[in-house]
Amino acid sequence: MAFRTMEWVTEGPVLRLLDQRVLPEVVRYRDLATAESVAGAIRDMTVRGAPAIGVSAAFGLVIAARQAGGADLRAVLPAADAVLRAARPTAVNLFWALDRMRALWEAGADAARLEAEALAMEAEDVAVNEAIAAHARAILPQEVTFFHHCNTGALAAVGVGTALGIIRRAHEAGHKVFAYLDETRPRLQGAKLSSFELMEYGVPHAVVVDGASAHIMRKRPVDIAVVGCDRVAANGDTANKIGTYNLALAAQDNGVPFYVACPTSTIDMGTPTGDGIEIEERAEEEVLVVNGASIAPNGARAFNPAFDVTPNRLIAGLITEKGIIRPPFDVNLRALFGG
Ligand SMILES: CSC[C@@H](O)[C@@H](O)C(=O)COP(=O)(O)O
Repeated sequence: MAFRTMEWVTEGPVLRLLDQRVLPEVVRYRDLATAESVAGAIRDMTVRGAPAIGVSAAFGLVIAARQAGGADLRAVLPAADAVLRAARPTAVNLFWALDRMRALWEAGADAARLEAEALAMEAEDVAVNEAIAAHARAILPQEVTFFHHCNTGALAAVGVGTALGIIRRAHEAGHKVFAYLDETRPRLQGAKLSSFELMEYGVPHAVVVDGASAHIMRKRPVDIAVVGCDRVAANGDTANKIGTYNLALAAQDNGVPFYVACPTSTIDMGTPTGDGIEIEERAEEEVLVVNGASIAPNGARAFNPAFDVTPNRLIAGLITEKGIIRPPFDVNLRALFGG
């Protein structure tokens, strides 16, 4: 692979992040040397995608721990923990990763132990991504046309990613693959990032405007819609990039099975339904300005929710590293988590 989403440089220590704000035109990296700058890079979307955000935050905390000198980490880390938690609200992986680190530092772990934990999370993500892709193979025909939203590939994770990882691995395993990629307004993760990845892997695809999905599913054969997610509630309602709900509705109306691919770390059993998921609202400029050019009249206002919630009734299954979870999600997720 010609790019690497993140790299931990222990000698710094720094977290080296591929700057996803300037892809695909420019491939450049940023070295972050403080927990605050890692939080800033999550907020400004230098790094994005739920699994990548979680692992980045864990490394941000390690940086703070390493810089603490001999100080008691229980006194030093709450500030770094708070700044990282405040970076973005919707992807539960951020909180999952920081909770996992906090359990250690509250119990007296030192910086070396925290670094080992962050590195373990990084390695786990690679394995989890592969397991998701392997489970998905069981439901894919030999010749398969996908619909996909946002970017859920290697740029959004440490390994091959979730939904886009399924598409990539199916292609590599010899399936005859074609993928329609929603461009994913306003930040165009589909056009800029998913297309960049699939070009890299040689996977045939077409970028389409977000509003085209229902029409395409009606007029052309589409076998499966598969997306990633930022948080799954205990009843299976799923938050993902804005426009996912529309895609799920289009899929249902056209008899296309709609799947959500995610690590189990994205399932939030503490949130009973999708109504409890906080939806990030981002700057109006993301809607009004595209690649530096204004696309609306001077003074026009915008509203920019970054995610939506797809109701569980529209979802055929959750493709996780532990297998495919089917409806009824409340019952089957409780069983999965031993509740
Ligand atoms: C494997 S990534 C899953 C999700 O995080 C992805 O679908 C998504 O919505 C990303 O949103 P982003 O705002 O780009 O962080």
